[in-house]
Amino acid sequence: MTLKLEASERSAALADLGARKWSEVEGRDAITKKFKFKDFVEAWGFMSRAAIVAEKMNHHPEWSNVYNRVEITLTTHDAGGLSALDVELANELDVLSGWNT
Ligand SMILES: C[C@H](O)[C@H](O)[C@H]1CNC2=NC(N)=NC(=O)C2=N1
Repeated sequence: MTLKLEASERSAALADLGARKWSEVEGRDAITKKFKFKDFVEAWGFMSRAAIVAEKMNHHPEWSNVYNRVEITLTTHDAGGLSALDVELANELDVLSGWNT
C-alpha cells in the first residue's frame, strides 16, 4: 500500500518539481505539467516510452495529447493523493522528454 507523502517530504518534492515546471492541481493533491514536442510523432514517441515506464512501475498517468502537446497529471489513486511514486514517475517523464521544459 503506497502512502501519501508527509507534509515536509511533499513540500521538498514540490520545490524540486516546480523547478521543472510541474505545478499543483487546483483542489487536488496532484501535480501536472504541459509538455510540448516538435510534432505529433515526437509527442507520440514520448507517450509510447512513457507508457512502458508507467506499466513497469504499475503507476499510470492521467494524460491527454493534442498534436505536439501532452498534458500529464500525476497522483496516486490508491493513496488518495501524492506519493513517492508520483515523484518518481515525474522524474522519469522529464528524462524521457529530454528535460522538456
Ligand atoms: C490494480 C493496480 O495495481 C492499481 O490500480 C494501480 C495501477 N496504477 C496506478 N496508477 C496511479 N496513478 N495510481 C494508483 O493508485 C494506481 N494503482
